Parts: sequence; structure tokens; C-alpha cells
Amino acid sequence: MVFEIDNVELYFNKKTILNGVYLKAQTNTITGILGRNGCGKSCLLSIIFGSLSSKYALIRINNKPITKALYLTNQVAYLPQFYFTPNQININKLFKLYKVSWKDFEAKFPEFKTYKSKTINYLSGGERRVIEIYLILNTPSNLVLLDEPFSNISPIYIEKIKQIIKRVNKTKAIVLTDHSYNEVIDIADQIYLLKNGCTKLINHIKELESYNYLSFGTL
Ligand SMILES: Nc1ncnc2c1ncn2[C@@H]1O[C@H](COP(=O)(O)OP(=O)(O)OP(=O)(O)O)[C@@H](O)[C@H]1O
Repeated sequence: MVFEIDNVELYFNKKTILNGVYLKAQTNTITGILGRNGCGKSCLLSIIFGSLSSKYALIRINNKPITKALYLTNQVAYLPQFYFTPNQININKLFKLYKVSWKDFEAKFPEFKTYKSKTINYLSGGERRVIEIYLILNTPSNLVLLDEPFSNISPIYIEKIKQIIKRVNKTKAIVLTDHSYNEVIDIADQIYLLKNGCTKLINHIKELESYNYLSFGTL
């Protein structure tokens, strides 16, 4: 699938957050969004998902305009920045609810074996996040939006999640954003920098310095 969003305009209390954003994502291409705190990355993902209304946004899938909220079309799965699972839900039940195989998950993350019968709030914050990311990546959809999938996750799990993202991307378009820019740069096939309300397609990593997102000492 080819997903495009164009001409996004978002204002809060007369403050311009997004103004003229364009973004394209497609199957077999991992799309990364980088940008400073508060530049509008989460808002953009919410607008794509359909849970946040903007003054204007034009969405096309395979060149056809989509007029209703994307989440109503079953095309999209969205990992928000904060936990979305209810605290008291049993983990086995959660996997059943999402129709995702616990057995496959356990094979990839054997450390979680004893958690099957626990409630989700029994887990550490990072462990809970691993489960949430896994569920979202394995939910039927054509487009996956991941808001900070690498935050608070230990390196060994980040590597496993990156492998799953790459596998899933063979059949789904993936858009992700994270402040772990090294991970984003490593996994993304194309990167947009969100700055001053607009997206800029990054052709060379050095541009991230000229746009004042990174200083070379940190690369
Ligand atoms: N409901 C809201 N009402 C008013 N302002 C909001 C609202 N939601 C977000 N904003 C503002 O919109 C701007 C963009 O927020 P957003 O959460 O998209 O940033 P972000 O790039 O994801 O930041 P971070 O990397 O820190 O998570 C911020 O200045 C924020 O204060």
C-alpha cells in the first residue's frame, strides 16, 4: 500500500503546530520521523490515525482519497506514546482479544513465559511496552504507526523489536518516531524531519545538523 498525507494544518489556541505537512509511507519502506520536543510528531500520528482532528488534512491510500477517520477503516494500527492497555487486564486474555499468538510471542521473548497468567500492571514499564508494541505490530492492518517504540526498552529487546518491524514491513507500511535517533536512522529507509510545522525529507544524515536537529558531536 502507498499512504500519503498532505497539506496538514493544525492549530491549538491560534498557535500553529503543523502547517503544510506532507508524508508518504509504503509497504517495504520504513518511514522515520525525527524532530525536537513539541514539534508535533505525536499530533501528526494522531491525525493520521484519526483520533485528532486538524483544520485540514488530505489522506490518500493507493492514490484514492480517504474521507473518514482511518481507524474506522481497519487499515491502521497505532501505538500511542503512553500505555493503552487497561491496568487490570490479564495478559493471556489481552493476546486473545488481539487474536495474537502467545506461543509465537513466548518463542521470541522467552523471558516473558511466567507472565502469561498475570495482569499487565504486574510487568515493568518497559516489559509492558514490549507487549504493547508486539500486539500493535501483529494486529491486522496495512499501516502501522509507532510513537516512541524504543523509549524505556533495553537494547536486547530493541534489537528484537527492530527485527519484527523489518519483517512486518514486508506486508505493511510503517511510520515511526522516537528520540533514540540512532535507532531511527538505523532502521528507517526514509526520514522526515518535522520542523517549524513542516516535514523535510532528509536525503543525507548531515542535513540533520544543518537543520539544527543534531550537532555533529552527537552523531
Ligand atoms: N490538546 C492540546 N491542546 C493544546 N496544545 C496541545 C495539545 N496537544 C498537543 N499540544 C501542543 O502541540 C505541540 C505538539 O505536541 P506533540 O505532542 O505532537 O509534540 P511531539 O513532537 O510529539 O513532542 P515530544 O517529542 O516531546 O513527545 C506541543 O507544543 C503541545 O504542547
